[in-house]
Amino acid sequence: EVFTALADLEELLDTEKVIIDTLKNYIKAEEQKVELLKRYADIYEIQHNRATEDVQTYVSNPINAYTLVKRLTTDLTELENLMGSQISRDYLTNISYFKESRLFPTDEDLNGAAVALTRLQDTYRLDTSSLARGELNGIKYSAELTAADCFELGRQSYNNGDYYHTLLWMTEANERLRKEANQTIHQSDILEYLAFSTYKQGNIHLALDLTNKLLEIVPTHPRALGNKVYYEDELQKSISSPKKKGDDESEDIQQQDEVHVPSDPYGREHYERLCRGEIKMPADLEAKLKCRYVTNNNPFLKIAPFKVEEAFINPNLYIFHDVMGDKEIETVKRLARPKFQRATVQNSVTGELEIAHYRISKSAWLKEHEHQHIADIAQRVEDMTGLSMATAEELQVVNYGIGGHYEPHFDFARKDEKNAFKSLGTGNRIATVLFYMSDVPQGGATVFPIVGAALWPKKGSAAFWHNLHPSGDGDVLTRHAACPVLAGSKWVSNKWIHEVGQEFRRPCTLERPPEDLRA
Ligand SMILES: O=C(O)CCC(=O)C(=O)O
Ligand SMILES: [Fe+2]
Repeated sequence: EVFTALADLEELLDTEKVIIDTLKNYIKAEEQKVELLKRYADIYEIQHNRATEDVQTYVSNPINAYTLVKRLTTDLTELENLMGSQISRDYLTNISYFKESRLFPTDEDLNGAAVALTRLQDTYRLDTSSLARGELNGIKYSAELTAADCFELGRQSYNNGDYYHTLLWMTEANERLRKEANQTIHQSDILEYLAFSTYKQGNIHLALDLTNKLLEIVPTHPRALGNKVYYEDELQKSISSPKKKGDDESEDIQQQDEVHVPSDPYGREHYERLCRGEIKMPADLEAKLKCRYVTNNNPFLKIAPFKVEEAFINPNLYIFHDVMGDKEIETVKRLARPKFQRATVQNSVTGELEIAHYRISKSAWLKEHEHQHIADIAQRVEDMTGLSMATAEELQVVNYGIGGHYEPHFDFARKDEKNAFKSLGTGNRIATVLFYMSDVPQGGATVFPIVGAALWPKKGSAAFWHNLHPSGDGDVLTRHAACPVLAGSKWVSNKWIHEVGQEFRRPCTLERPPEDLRA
């Protein structure tokens, strides 16, 4: 579960430091052992050479006779003990202590991190070679990947049955390997994955070529020999009964890339374009948007009114600027860290909270009595929105790690959903206030795919919208998502405000919106 939040990755670096020290100490101990063995060998050799100069004289000397025998008895036993000593044992124990701790990554984490990287690759259309050079959208952030690193990404994709990414990363591994002075992986390993995933993607010809190349390097490779026969057979069959056009999966994939599919607002393509910032707001709408100072008739706000920006109309999305201070942000982060759990979502059938791949982040809940800052934030939300906090949920704090995201969803519970709010007696989630507690260098927008709106995180600001129509029906246009974080760490906290208690502040109406706008 380490990969879901950057906060945990920071702690992992501390663990890694201890492991590096352990490794260095172990190497030192092994070096001392080898030094000692060298000294023994030298002494043996000197004595031995002296003896062989004049064997007769040497052995006839009783002292020499004694030392020769001693060298081959007690000295040798000591030597044997030294050679066989398990210096590594203590150091290994030290390492396994860390491996057993809660905060040590597992193979599952490695898989999660690899999947996150391929998700980013797709969402932000990142080219494999640039990624391998440590670049994100032309900006170099990290060290380059070795051929072995790329190979591992390919292998993880392969294990997930994702042959498309296997091909991308194995091809990159092969490219990188050609330039490596100290090769980090065997080409035959790469070729094996490359050949098989090429076959899986429907290109038997190329799969056969790659297998032949593998057999040039390792002529007795058992799997390659078997596959070669199999591919040749398949090709033979396809010659005698040619496939219909369109059967070839690799062709399909290429076609998808070329044909421009108009965006379906519910589709993946549209969502990803919004995340990439490719969908601009219509100019006539942009012209209508205003910025205001808001006092909400609150005497305190006359002195320091809120700076509110309209970010979208229908649904009305607002951005409040500078509504959470750096000190408050630090408090919220500090209190949340030890409570972080992998974020959950409510199963709409059972009503149970569960972990889902479409929401990857860590979250924690903070109560007002935990710190004055948390109480202040709740009061501020009341002042900002004019809504009562009496039935609001606690402050939810969320940290998104590598590729962390939350796919399109509604914050309110739909009519057909089994929901926990009913038993709370607080009504549905009438409105959301989402505080951005960090800047995000790349990615991480909050997007509303149905209407094509995108809000970009800015530290200290907050987004606000109503989830329900005044009639109490859910507003389908508020469907929104947190795009995957491409660079940086994204911290948000949110306050979900409920219906009960708002009767006089946001009176409900009998008038209902058209059927297709309610949920
Ligand atoms: O993090 C974001 O940008 C949105 C989060 C969100 O929609 C949620 O937590 O319900
Ligand atoms: Fe949400």
